Formats: sequence, structure tokens, C-alpha cells
Amino acid sequence: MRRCIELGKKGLGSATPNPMVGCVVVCGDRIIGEGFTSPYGGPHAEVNAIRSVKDEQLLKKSSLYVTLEPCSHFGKTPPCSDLIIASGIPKIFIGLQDPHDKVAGNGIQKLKDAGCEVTVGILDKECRDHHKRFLTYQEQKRPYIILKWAETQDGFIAPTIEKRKGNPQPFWITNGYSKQLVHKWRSEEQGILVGTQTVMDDNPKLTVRNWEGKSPVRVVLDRDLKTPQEFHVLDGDEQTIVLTAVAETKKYRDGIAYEIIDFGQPLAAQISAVLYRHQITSVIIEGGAQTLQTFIYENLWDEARVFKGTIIFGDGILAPEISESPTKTESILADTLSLYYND
Ligand SMILES: NC(=O)C1=CN([C@@H]2O[C@H](COP(=O)(O)OP(=O)(O)OC[C@H]3O[C@@H](n4cnc5c(N)ncnc54)[C@H](OP(=O)(O)O)[C@@H]3O)[C@@H](O)[C@H]2O)C=CC1
Ligand SMILES: Nc1c(N[C@@H]2O[C@H](COP(=O)(O)O)[C@@H](O)[C@H]2O)[nH]c(=O)[nH]c1=O
Ligand SMILES: [Zn+2]
Repeated sequence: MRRCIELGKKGLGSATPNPMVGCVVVCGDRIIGEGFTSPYGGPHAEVNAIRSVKDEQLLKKSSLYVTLEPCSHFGKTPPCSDLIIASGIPKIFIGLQDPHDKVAGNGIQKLKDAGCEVTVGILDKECRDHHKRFLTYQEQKRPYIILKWAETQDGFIAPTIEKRKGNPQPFWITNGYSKQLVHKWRSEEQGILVGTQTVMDDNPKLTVRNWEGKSPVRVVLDRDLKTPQEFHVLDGDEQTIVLTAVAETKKYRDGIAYEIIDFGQPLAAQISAVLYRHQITSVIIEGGAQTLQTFIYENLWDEARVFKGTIIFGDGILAPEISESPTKTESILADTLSLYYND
């Protein structure tokens, strides 16, 4: 199962909104087939693992290990449980039952009804952690939420307006390696969200540039639609959702999705609901302080990844505050990265 989890990670950022499942076929003490979920719409892990077995005769005396219950329904592909049954594999070891409405035990039942010996709950905790995005989306009907920011030694995320000289670009706190890591993180999530003031002050691109992979869907708050037309987030280069209070569609730009939210009501829950509707299973929230703090107040976050750089601002916008202690702290050259989990 550990190997299944390792394989499943290869689908991070590409399988979604499908879960990034990993699967191996074992005959005796040898792995004879391996697979992981193909990019969305393609074959599932079990199909790839079974197809990778060279000698099909061995399947009848093999076991199949898979991180999540095999599907039992026709989605973009036929049910994996049917393929497993047809392949004649007699023993199936499953990490977790799939909470998806259309599966939820039906895949396990189908396998048992066909005479397979099925064991569920192998490395349950590790599989839950591996499938955290998918499980949060299915069970809580919201994306997996990662908060991320960079603060100075003295706890600021932005300098004073005077220090910026009205120049809309990010004011950098962290080093190049930390920046590259952030681009890797962006490639792993389906959405990236920033607040209105961040767009106005930074004119951010919010794309994956220093890493391989797909850029996430950009999501920006813009109550009054004040973002200048020439700003990067409106360039249409990446899928973008603007969360606004403006209902006049003539103010909307082609190629951008607009969603109305009520800025007088708690925002984090509304934003989560919009992202859920757009099938965004995970989001990284890159600031600013007010936006991050909103998710902290509403207790709608799963992880926080906080960089501390070496510079000092003396004044400016204070970083958000989290009451938990970090689970892990590591150095990225002179920057410190602290990881928090909202358990
Ligand atoms: N170091 C870092 O990691 C980062 C630093 N930054 C810096 O942070 C600064 C911006 O931070 P900050 O001023 O906190 O702004 P935000 O980017 O969080 O945007 C806040 C604005 O969004 C709108 N808004 C309304 N209601 C809410 C709500 N409940 N939650 C969030 N936003 C709401 C408001 O605009 P309106 O009144 O128009 O509705 C509000 O002024 C920038 O200078 C940027 O450079 C930004 C990101 C990361
Ligand atoms: N200043 C700062 C960060 N700023 C974040 O990065 C965004 C810019 O993204 P892009 O335009 O794609 O490069 C910016 O708007 C803000 O959300 N991030 C960090 O890791 N370290 C930093 O010191
Ligand atoms: Zn399947």
C-alpha cells in the first residue's frame, strides 16, 4: 500500500477532480503491475495497473492493492470493479472506502458479490492523508484549503504604501528557492485565491512559472470591479473567476467567469461554496492579510504554510495570526517555513 501511495502522488495536480489513486498488482512476492490515475478523463489507476501486467495468466493468482475503493459506476470511464472482476484477480486490498455518492461501498459490494476476497482499511490513516483533497471535497462539500503567506522577521506581510511608491508589483520577502517551492505548490492545487488589495498593490500573475505543471484557476475578490483592465489577472491567459457584488453583466469581460457573492455576509463559506460548484477540489490562498484572516476567523482552512524571511519592514500590514503551533518547521536557506494543520 505504501507503494500505491507513492504511485498515486504522480497524479497530484493532474488527476483532479478525480482522486489521485495508486494501485499495484502483486503475484507471490513480486509486483507485476503498477498504475496511477491518468489526467482527468483518462483511465483510472486500477485500469493502468492491470493493463501494465505483461503475463495476463498471472492475474488469476494475484492480489490487487489500491488506495481507494474501485469505482462501480460509469463516469468518464467504465467501472474499475468490473475490470477487476473480469481480470480474475481473487484478492483485493483497499485503503479506504470511497465517500463519493455514486460509489460509497458499491464497488466493494460488487467485488464481494463476484466472489473476490476484499480487505478494507489498509494503511487507513496514510491513505486518508494522501486523499485529503478528494475526501474534503466529497465529505465537506468544499475544497481543501491551504493558506500561504510570507512575513518579515518583524511579522509584516507588506510594507507601508509610501515604501511601495505606487508601483504595482509584489514586494518580495522570501528567497528564490522559497519562490520556486511556491510555484511547485501552485502546480499541485486546482485554485489560487487572492484578495482585492493584493491585486491592486501587486498586479500578480498567480501562474506556475518556476516549475512544471498546469497553472491553477485564478480566483480574485473584486467587490466593485475596480481591477484595471490591463492587469494580469484579467488577461484571460488562465481560467479566472472574479468574485464580485456587481450584477451588471455589461461590466464583465469575455473569457472571465463572474460569481456574485454577498460581501455583507461571512465570505469564506460563500467562496468555498462557489469553488465547490466549479469542481475546484483544492485552493491555495496567497493573501493578503484580510483575506487569509477571514478564512482563519471562519475556521475554514486545512493547512497553513508560512515563510519567515530575513528582512525587516518596521511598519506595514501585519501578518495573519494562527493560534495553533506549527507541526513542522524547516529552513530554506535563510528563510524559515512553518507548516500548520487545522486538525
Ligand atoms: N507577503 C505575502 O505573502 C503577501 C503579501 N501581500 C500584500 O498584502 C497587501 C494586501 O493585504 P490586505 O490589505 O490585507 O488585502 P487583501 O488582499 O486581503 O484584500 C482585502 C480587500 O478585499 C475586500 N474584502 C472585503 N471583505 C473582505 C473580507 N471579508 N475578506 C477579505 N477581503 C475582503 C476589501 O476590498 P473592497 O473594500 O474593495 O471590497 C478589502 O479591502 C498587499 O500590499 C500585498 O502586497 C499579499 C499577499 C501575500
Ligand atoms: N511577497 C511575497 C509573496 N507574495 C505573493 O505572491 C504573489 C505574486 O505572484 P506572481 O505575480 O505570480 O509572482 C503576490 O501577489 C502575493 O500573493 N509570496 C512569497 O512567497 N514571498 C513573498 O515575499
Ligand atoms: Zn475507477
